[in-house]
Amino acid sequence: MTTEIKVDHVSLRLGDQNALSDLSFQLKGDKIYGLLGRNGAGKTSLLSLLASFREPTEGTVLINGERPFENQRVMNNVNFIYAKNQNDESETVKGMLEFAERYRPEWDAEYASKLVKRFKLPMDQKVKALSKGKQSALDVVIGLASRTPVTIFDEAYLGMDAPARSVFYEELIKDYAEHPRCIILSTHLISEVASLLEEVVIIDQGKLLVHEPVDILMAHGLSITGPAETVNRLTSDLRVLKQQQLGRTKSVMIYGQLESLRLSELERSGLELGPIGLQELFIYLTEHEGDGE
Ligand SMILES: Nc1ncnc2c1ncn2[C@@H]1O[C@H](COP(=O)(O)OP(=O)(O)OP(=O)(O)O)[C@@H](O)[C@H]1O
Repeated sequence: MTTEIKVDHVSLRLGDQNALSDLSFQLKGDKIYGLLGRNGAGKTSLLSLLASFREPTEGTVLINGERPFENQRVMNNVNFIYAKNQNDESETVKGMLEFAERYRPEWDAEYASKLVKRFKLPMDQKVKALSKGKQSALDVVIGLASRTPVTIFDEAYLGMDAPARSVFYEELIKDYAEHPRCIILSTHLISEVASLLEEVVIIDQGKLLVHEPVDILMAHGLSITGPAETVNRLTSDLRVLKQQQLGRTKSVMIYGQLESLRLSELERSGLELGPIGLQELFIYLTEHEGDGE
């Protein structure tokens, strides 16, 4: 069964903060989703609702039609991998893998051993004695080998160095192709994961900002460079995310759906058009007045 996640008018109050405010979107089908947002945007708060850790203050979260909170059936199908303090974890790597095997029905022991070798994890070492990067790698091994229908990685691979993260991305895409499931990656390393993502949800200050397939989102971003007067004349009615001027040359980043006629007009006018990377788009879309002051 493919997964359907429905977040319907969800708000979450934590202490005196509105961590999430009237958030609504649906994730339909087994895909690799990216959940993006600035620090404090509400990503972990949202994921904690999907993972049954909390209940929304208002609204409903449904995973395949069921509310996750205190629901064992849903909890068995959701694996929330997040960076946690494991300094007191006296279990060994082997023990942690055996534990995961007992509780995850889709566990693939052979795949887990292969991953343990790829990440060079010492099986008999206590988790608390592992480096931060190796602790993260162990989390990633458990997340991948569990093959849980909904697998959430919330910055779980943050402690891993660049070569280890690259092994993670490689394994994730390969294993997902062979065993499609709903994978949610919440990360600040946007450039690194951009090519893995099929759909992106961006939240900003607890509210939904964007929910689009990556190709559509990217097609909406365009950089336009040329003589300042021409750029000004032809972009005055467009949503400009960012502009820069050097002498008489101006460069603007715009966001929106442009008709092909409009695009050819821009090209005919001698302006240089180019794509905007996902990370840049994210930065401009989530920029607020006063940022960087
Ligand atoms: N236990 C808590 N009590 C009170 N407020 C909280 C609690 N946990 C989170 N918050 C607040 O809720 C908001 C959302 O936090 P959250 O951790 O979900 O953001 P995030 O997008 O995951 O951020 P980051 O990228 O920095 O990890 C923030 O304003 C945060 O201060």
